[in-house]
Amino acid sequence: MDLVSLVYLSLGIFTLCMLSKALTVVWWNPLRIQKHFLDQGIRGPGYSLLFGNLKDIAQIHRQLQRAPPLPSPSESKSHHYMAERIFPHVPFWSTKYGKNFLLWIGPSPFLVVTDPELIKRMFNEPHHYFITENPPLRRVLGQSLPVSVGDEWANKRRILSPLFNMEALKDMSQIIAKATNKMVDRWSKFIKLNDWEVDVQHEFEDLAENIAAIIVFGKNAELGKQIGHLQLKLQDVTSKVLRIAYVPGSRDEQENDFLGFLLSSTLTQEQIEDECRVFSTAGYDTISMALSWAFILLGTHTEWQDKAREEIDEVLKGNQPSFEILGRLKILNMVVNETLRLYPPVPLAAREAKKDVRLEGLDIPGGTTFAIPIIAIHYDKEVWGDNAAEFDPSRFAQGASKSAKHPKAFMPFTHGPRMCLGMNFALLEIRLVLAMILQSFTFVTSPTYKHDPVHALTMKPGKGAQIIFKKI
Ligand code: HEM
Repeated sequence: MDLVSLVYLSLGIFTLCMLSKALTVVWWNPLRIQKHFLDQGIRGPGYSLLFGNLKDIAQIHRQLQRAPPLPSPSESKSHHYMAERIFPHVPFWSTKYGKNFLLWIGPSPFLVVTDPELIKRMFNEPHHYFITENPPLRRVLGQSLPVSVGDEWANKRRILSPLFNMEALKDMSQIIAKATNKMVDRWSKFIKLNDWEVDVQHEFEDLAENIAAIIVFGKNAELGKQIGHLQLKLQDVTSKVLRIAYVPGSRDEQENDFLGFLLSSTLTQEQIEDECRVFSTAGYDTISMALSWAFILLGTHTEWQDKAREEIDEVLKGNQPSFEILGRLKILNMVVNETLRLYPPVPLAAREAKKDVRLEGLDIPGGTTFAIPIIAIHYDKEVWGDNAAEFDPSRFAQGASKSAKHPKAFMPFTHGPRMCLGMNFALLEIRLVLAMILQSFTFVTSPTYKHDPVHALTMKPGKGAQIIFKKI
């Protein structure tokens, strides 16, 4: 055989190998996995070559865009449309294929799970699961805790956990109260004579951002705040704050902010930058959205606003709420839980099976991603009863674990070793700000408010959260 023929033959073999590899990925593997799940009773919309179910999902979303605008919470007692609004393909396919079903994002299998028992088991098995690779999230969050895996995650989680211990939370409550007081004073000036309408979404974004910047960057809060404003230049700005931190003499010996804590840990400069970014940006967005939804709901269901205020007045007697006393505000806590149930700021969690695992009688092939649509679980009538879609804080009267038929069905922060690290801080800030505003003002949701929840990393009111306030 001459050289040219040999080259052609090698090229032919190479092309055949590549083609068979590609066919395995986009055709043979998906069909094999689909059958594997079908044999175990897990059905789904069926794999289509290359695209999986992406086209079906796009079509379901397009249909949603043609749907009439949502009724405002004051027009309809029920929020039943929420899960359909945020992830329309989930209720569409779960009605057809059952609580857990298989769908395909391109050639990658996604097991959509809404069975709380299966989810509980999965959340408690950190060694078998790791957080899903999420390139857009990684760009924002770098190598930080939420996107770390394995031993690296365990090490960082251990280092970072003391940031939110009891003593730290007490200190933070003072920072939150001081910033909220400033906002209440400013509002009081506007509300002196007349009712005052304001988009609380922007107000709470500002407030939560200020608080996060002070807690993370201490004296350098103003510079730290730029991180939120200059999303695209995140890297540069965070580095700038940190460069200042590393200049000898630029910080007092024992500054009591996150940055001081992180600088004294074993984390590298790059890791510290990433964690600062999570705490100063990702954290405050979730809190401000939870606060916005709480005001929209309490401004509509004013009977619960009155109940919460009565309790606050009885317990606090006009004094400023403290970290210790928040635990005694039972109705306020019920209202916050019910808000996080109906409008979870993070409506979706995910895990990926590192290797083949057996879970609740199911054999799961390694590489399968679990999509956990928190919002769909929070609206499941089988778990929450027939009034699942209604705002009824009394379901939390005996605590979160007794609020539904399954003790772990309430999962705005998820459960298990990988649950939200900032949960106690977030609940502290939401409760404190709500209590302080309820002490000073009454409010109703404005007729100008348009109910349009959207999902953009967090779940937010798409057209603002207009609330009308009156001074008490
Ligand atoms: C209402 C507010 C918040 C909600 C609803 C929320 C929700 C969540 C959820 C659902 C997760 C994913 C958990 C999982 O994959 O199992 C998470 C992770 C995380 N959250 Fe939050 N979060 C909130 C506020 C915050 C705040 C204020 C901070 C920081 C100051 C924070 C820091 C984190 C971190 C570091 C993780 C990753 C934990 C890990 O992977 O070990 N969160 N959060």
